[in-house]
Amino acid sequence: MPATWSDSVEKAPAGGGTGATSHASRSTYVPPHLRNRPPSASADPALSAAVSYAGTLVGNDPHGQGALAVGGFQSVGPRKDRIVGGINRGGGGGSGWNNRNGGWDRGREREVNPFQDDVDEEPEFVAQENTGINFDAYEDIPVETSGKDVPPPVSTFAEIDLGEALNLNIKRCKYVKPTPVQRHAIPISLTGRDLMACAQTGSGKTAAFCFPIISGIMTSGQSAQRQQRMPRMAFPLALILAPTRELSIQIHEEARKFAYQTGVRVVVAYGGAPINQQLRDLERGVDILVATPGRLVDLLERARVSLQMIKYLALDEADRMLDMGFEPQIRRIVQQMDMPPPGARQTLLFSATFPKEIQRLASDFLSNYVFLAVGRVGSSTDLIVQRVEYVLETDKRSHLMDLLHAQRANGVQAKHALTLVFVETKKGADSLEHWLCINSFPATSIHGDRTQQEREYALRSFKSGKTPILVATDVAARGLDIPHVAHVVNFDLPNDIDDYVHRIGRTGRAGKTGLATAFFNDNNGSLARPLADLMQEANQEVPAWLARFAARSTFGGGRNRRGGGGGGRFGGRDFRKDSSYSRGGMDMYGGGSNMNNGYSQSGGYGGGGYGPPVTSAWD
Ligand SMILES: Nc1ncnc2c1ncn2[C@@H]1O[C@H](COP(=O)(O)OP(=O)(O)OP(=O)(O)O)[C@@H](O)[C@H]1O
Repeated sequence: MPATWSDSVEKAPAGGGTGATSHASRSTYVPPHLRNRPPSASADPALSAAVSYAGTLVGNDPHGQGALAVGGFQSVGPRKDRIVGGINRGGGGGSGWNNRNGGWDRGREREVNPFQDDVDEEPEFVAQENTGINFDAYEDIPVETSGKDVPPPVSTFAEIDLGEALNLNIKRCKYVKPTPVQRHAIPISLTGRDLMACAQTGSGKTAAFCFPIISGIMTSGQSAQRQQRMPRMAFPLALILAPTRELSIQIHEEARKFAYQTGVRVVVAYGGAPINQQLRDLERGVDILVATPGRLVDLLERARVSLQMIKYLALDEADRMLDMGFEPQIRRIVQQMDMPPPGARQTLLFSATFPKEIQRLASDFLSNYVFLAVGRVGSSTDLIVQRVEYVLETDKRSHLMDLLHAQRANGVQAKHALTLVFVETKKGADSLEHWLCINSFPATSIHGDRTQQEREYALRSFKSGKTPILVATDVAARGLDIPHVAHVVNFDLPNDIDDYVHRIGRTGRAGKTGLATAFFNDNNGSLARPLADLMQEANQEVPAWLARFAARSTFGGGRNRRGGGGGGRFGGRDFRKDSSYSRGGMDMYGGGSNMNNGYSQSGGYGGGGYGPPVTSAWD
């Protein structure tokens, strides 16, 4: 028996098997993909590149053209990543849709090992190096919980009874300790409570909702092997909804790892991909269905999925799922089909941002829920160095070119320092991608006008470092966990500050640092105030010119869901605490409020003041 969880993580078996017994020779065996690894995550070139670039900027570089190193490109023509003749030969691991088979090898009816650590070849970026995460500052992160009888947090995975098979997978993921959101959210969810959870980008929310669901299904003994009620209709026990196809694919991949050899079957269904393969996967049995709303509605209308057995409903990026674009579809799925009502199912809502009006809307889907905020609602992590530069529309391309040349000059391997460039429109994405390619910067793009196959190929090409620049619309803004993204450039700023928070959150994940550069000009006036506030809160240097813009635009319009200036900063906390909700002094949600971990010393959310800066959990 290992003495501690960390000891046992070190000793976790490389291959599959929940009941794997340790063999004498095992302790000395190093699986192929772990051989020749750099000694620690601090040696990560992406991290040092971002820091070195940021350092240059902090040193008062007026033009913001420091030296983030990404160099080493070869010149390629445009559209290098396009799929010739519609056949995707892969690139950067995996190939097309045929690979996404619910984690089962059809021919031999055996579960495919999602960790890929039982094959004798070196995959690219198979495992992320989680061991380098700095957990030391965890105790300082401000945490607020509210609601009735909130279960206490845990400090270690060992304190929670998730089941042996899941514990083994956590070890194989190299998760040594729970992140703050996991420490709080997992025990709350395990008691069956509904939860609205808000925690910063890259802080481990996926596992926070997946672990209790998988564990709950394992202990209920109701996995997919249960008898089919109707031959061609699937009856999942859990439904996880996500706003984009790529995010649902990613959640499926993560959930498959967590559920490996637990007997819990995870299936994904998303639009733009052939439905027949997805139907076949569903027919083979499904416990957890990960889906995008549009494809799910299609499956429900075809009577190929029934929601009547749903015990768990999780909405990732919940505020996005409930905003105007998705709300009708979500209401249809959750309230107008055969899903059990709140109280009869457990509902888990997660996001890094949660505007109050969306919280209000979300409460329709919840019953006696706990509100959890780890860090301030909608804040960005201070692991991300944020820079804003004033750039006229007409100068944006040359300014981007300057940044990229400066990065290249530093000569760090491109595949370890990826650059993600956000633009406003699909046309703009195509055109910038083309321009970068003809200027010898291998780039690809992801947006809604590309086919799903092209989108997935572009993402793989980017992840593998083959095309180390990805030009994207907001389709890539939320949830995507791409290792080695060192730099996010907001070539066009979004109109909404929450979108900015999610975009820059593609870097600075899981304890690593990152850099975000924004091109600001007069067209972005309405964002000046929330942007300056956000940067100040994250201990970033706010340029004097931006502060002046912010002062001028305090009462300006803009489409900021958080609302304009003054008072209740960022719509920050549990909306149930608003006087309009708990009218007449009645405690409508029947709960107390707990502020843990030094929160009360850190200035608090309310009252319009910022208080002293909050310490990041990831420092
Ligand atoms: N306990 C842990 N220890 C180490 N790494 C972890 C732990 N939990 C999660 N991670 C890693 O942290 C990274 C970020 O996790 P995840 O994608 O779930 O973040 P998130 O909070 O959902 O971010 P976003 O708001 O952008 O969706 C992932 O690579 C994940 O594997």
